[in-house]
This record gives sequence, structure tokens and C-alpha cells, in this order.
Amino acid sequence: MDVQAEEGLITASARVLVTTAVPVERDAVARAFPGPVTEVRLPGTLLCRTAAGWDLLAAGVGPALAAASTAGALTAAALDGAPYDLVVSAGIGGGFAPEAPVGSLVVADAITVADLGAETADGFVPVTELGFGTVTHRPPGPAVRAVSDATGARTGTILTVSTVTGTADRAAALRGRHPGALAEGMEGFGVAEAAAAHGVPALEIRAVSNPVGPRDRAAWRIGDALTALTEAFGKLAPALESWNPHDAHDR
Ligand SMILES: O=C(O)c1cccc(C(=O)CC[C@H]2O[C@@H](n3cnc4c(=O)[nH]cnc43)[C@H](O)[C@@H]2O)c1
Repeated sequence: MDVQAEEGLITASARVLVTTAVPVERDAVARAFPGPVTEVRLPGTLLCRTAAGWDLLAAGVGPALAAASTAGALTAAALDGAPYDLVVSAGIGGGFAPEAPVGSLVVADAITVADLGAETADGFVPVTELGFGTVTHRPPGPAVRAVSDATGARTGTILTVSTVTGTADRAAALRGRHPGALAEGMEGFGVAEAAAAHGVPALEIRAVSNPVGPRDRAAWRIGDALTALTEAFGKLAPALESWNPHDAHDR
């Protein structure tokens, strides 16, 4: 161990857990890594470990299952004496026009749950204004910049929703409440909640497969988004390898 490592200034390669919703997204991430992928069975779940040591988890669709699966993997790693340094929630998502067109990439500087709260006669009230909970997790700035610089991803808020937006009115309402929103998905906030419970920083990265707005399944470009996801991880993995987890709280 060199002097810098002893002083904790530089760590060995960060231990990274990447969560996706479904196996096809996990496999798109895996294609970015050279070498074989090995399977690691955990109680109730299956990790895919790349030759670079990154663990990939298809954690399920929606914030609840994503949180439960991510928490399980984090707990297993901690009990094994090899806790993760970083969790990355990744997948396809909806993009708000015109800033995040189909095929583009977004990295979150805020991971915000859009529909956790109460409906009132005066409109939606987030759970924090009711006096409890959290609605936003803020990823570490240096890691967000490393991803953005490496991949060209736009940086902004990624919303987590339990119901996919399907109308122009709903899209406009979300943008009205969250002017910095560039994309929406269904898992990021759940993953970030699990990571926060373990004191581990979290990122969210979405490759845009469809516009947020009126439902139009013919407009989905899932293949293009999965290709963008593979290309993004090919660039961001080396960038995050040199990111120091001790910078996690440095904005
Ligand atoms: O049936 C529909 O109209 C519809 C439109 C978009 C997405 C879906 C899904 O069921 C996919 C959910 C899955 O993919 C992520 N995702 C992709 N696009 C979006 C979106 O526009 N809004 C929210 N989530 C999206 C999501 O993270 C899930 O993993 C159905």
C-alpha cells in the first residue's frame, strides 16, 4: 500500500453496484465491460459480476421493488465485509422535450420522487411539506460531472414516478413543479433511498427511449436507448474508476 492509500486519499478501485429495472437493461450495461460476467447468487436475487468487479443487478420495475432489491444487495455486501462505495441506478427512461430527445443521455443532479405526497384542493403537496420523509437525493457533484464529461450526458433532475406519464397535461404539470426535470423513470428514488440508508452515494443515468407526454408506443426507441446505455457505460466506467468515493460529499 502506498503512502497516499494509507492516508485514505486514494482508494483501490471503487466497489460499484449498478441496478437496472429489467435484465435487458442489465445486459446492455454488461456489454460495456470487457471479459466474462460471472453470476453471484444472493438470497432472493442474482448479481452479475463483471471482470472489472462491478456488480450488476436487475432490481425490478418500480421504486418499491428497486429499493428492496438494492437494499438486499447492499446488506449482503456489507455483511461480506466488502461494502459498495457507489450505487448507480441506470436504465431507459422518458425524456422531457426539447432538452432530452430520444436517444440522448441524462445524468441526475437531483433524484426526485414526483408523486410521493398528498393531493389537496390546492394541488399536490410533497411528503416533506406534510412533515416527514424525503423527496430528493442529491448525487455527489464530482461523480455527476465525471459522468457528464465522459459521456456528454445532460445534467438535470430525473423524476421517479409510479405511474408513467401519458398525457401532455401531466407532463406540463410535472415540469411546472420541477422546472429542472429532464427525464423520468420508475426506480431511481427507490434505489437512492436504499443507498442513503446504507450511507452510500447514488447516481442515476437514463438513456431516453421515449418522450414524456402523450402515450405513443410506436414512438418508443428501446433498442436505440439500450445501445446508448452500453456506449455510456463504456465511457463512464473508466471515469468513475478514478473517482474517489471520499469526494462523495464534495459538491
Ligand atoms: O405503456 C406505456 O405507455 C408506457 C410508456 C413508457 C414506459 C412504459 C413502461 O412500462 C416502461 C417502464 C420501465 O421503463 C422505464 N421507463 C421508460 N420510459 C419511461 C417513461 O416515460 N416514464 C417512466 N418510466 C419509463 C421505467 O424506469 C421502467 O423501468 C410504458
